[in-house]
Amino acid sequence: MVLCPVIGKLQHKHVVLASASPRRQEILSNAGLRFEVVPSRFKEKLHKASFATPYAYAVETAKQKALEVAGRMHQKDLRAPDVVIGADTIVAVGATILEKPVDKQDAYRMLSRLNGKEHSVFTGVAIVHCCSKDGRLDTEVSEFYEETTVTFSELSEELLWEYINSGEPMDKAGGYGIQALGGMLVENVHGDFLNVVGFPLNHFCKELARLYYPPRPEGLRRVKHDSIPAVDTFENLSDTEGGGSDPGPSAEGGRGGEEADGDRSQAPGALDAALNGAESRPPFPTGLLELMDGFKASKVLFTACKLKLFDVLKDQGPLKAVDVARKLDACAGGTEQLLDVCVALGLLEKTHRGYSNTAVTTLHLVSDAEHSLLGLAEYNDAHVWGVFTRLGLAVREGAGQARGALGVTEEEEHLSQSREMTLQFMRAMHSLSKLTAHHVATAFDLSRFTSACDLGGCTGILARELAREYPHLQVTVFDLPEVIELSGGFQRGGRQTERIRFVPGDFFKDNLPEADLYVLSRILQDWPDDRLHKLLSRISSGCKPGGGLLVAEAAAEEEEGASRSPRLRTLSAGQPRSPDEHRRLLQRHGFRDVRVARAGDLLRVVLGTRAAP
Ligand SMILES: Cc1cn([C@@H]2O[C@H](COP(=O)(O)OP(=O)(O)OP(=O)(O)O)[C@@H](O)[C@H]2O)c(=O)[nH]c1=O
Repeated sequence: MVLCPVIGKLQHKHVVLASASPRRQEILSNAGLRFEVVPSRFKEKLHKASFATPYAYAVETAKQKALEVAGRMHQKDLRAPDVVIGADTIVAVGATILEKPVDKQDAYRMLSRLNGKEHSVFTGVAIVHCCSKDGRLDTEVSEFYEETTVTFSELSEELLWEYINSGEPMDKAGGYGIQALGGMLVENVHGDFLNVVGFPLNHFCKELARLYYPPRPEGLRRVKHDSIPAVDTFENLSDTEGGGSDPGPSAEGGRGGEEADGDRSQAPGALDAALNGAESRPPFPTGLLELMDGFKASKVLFTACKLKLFDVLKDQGPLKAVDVARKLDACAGGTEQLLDVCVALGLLEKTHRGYSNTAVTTLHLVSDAEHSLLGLAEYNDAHVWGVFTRLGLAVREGAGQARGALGVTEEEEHLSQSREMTLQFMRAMHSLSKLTAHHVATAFDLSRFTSACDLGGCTGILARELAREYPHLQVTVFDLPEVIELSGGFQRGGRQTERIRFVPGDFFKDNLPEADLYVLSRILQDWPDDRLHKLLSRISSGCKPGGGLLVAEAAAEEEEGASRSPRLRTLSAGQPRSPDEHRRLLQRHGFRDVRVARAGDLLRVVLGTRAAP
């Protein structure tokens, strides 16, 4: 019996579990999944400090494990499996990540840290859909994580050593196995138990449901009450409900169908209900109403950022509304309203002690946070907001040379040359690149290259990540003189900096610095076709045979899960390209062996090798 119908969707696919963990194998086969086991050879060696959170590390490791197996199987017989599943379980005590102990002393150190306290267990999971076409491997990665909190009892030294000497801790994250003897150490578990054991089965089924069952239009959503109602997202998943044939994985988020209308056309009282007019009542348009208010939510966020509200609360919170108003030098009533709206938007928490930042706000909306997105908020508020106010006019009248509906006006062109505007743009790019650079730098193994040139590399965030990942790589950041001049203010030193140099120039006019690998990250989409081909042909002529071109661009929406931002961006830039369009683009400019991979949630990365002319 297959309880989760979506597991049945994988029945006729070649599924590979890229894991040696016997626990994962057991959990998945108990769930009725048929799969081959090919343990991954990916070494768990990612640089932990470069991840903003422990779970980001687990997710990336899971992804690399699965991609390694997909790549190896494809290389071996030029056929990849349909789906490869990778997972990584870690134990986190605050920001410290514990993996499997290397010896007994290490196990002792780990268990002592967990003793009498609460910790989190994260499992990152990657589901890689593979496709081999003309000898090339294409992959689409969906990834997620699950957190469970576990509390250990106060344990004596003697008991810890007895447990260690049982041998159980050695192949387990954090040095314990909750499913066996280790269960005796545990006082409390909050969350999915199987997630601690090594695989979050429930979340996995929901993720498959999201991938394989795209939401149907609002009006068509109905719940079949004879399907399995135990888990919310599973409710509308029977095959007949899905409309017959296998829709295949969909990147659209899909939680639809759970509301209370029911399938009245099949229910005994259907005719009565129809006569009463209940059937003609449309479903409540919650999503649409939220969309209508979307601009207000953005403006609240921008305003709070501009007022430095999150900085004040970070340093001095929790604070009452009057105290926040005093610190911001603002009106008490207005401040309280803003604070309450921020609470409703999930940006703040409110307790009897006052208002404080939420975890995501602390990570991303505080000025000095490593992964602060304040620069992006500032740029969107100061520039993009204004551009979008004339969308109607731009659609009616066209936008000159621009590829998107919203071209740049002369006034904006002029303004964009101002120092303040350049700085604002750089701050936005800087904060966005911090989120994406690691994914771009590690989407492919670039260790064969000894020099790289990041064209339009702005403040050098990607350059720094490349230098950190590849200890033998020299990296040049090439950008306009005014950008290079201002980039100094963004540098923070660090061991890699001596391998990075900044060179001013215009990639449409000046000689490109020599390099084995050229990098274009989020550049191509901003240019109309003629400019783009000019740039690519300049790179192609500068690139020696065997050299590489790495392009990172926004992935098209249909590959994008729930994110709408690339599609919205088409209004001010151009359409995101498909993997095939990217491949053809690079081939047209003399690059061969073009490979495509996803780099995190936002970007797709393409790597081509310059063929001999
Ligand atoms: C906390 C806890 C962990 N584990 C096991 O810890 C390993 C984690 O290591 P991993 O690196 O994620 O996996 P692996 O075993 O090295 O396999 P692989 O996927 O090939 O890397 C996995 O085994 C899990 O079950 C338990 O069995 N019980 C528990 O309570």
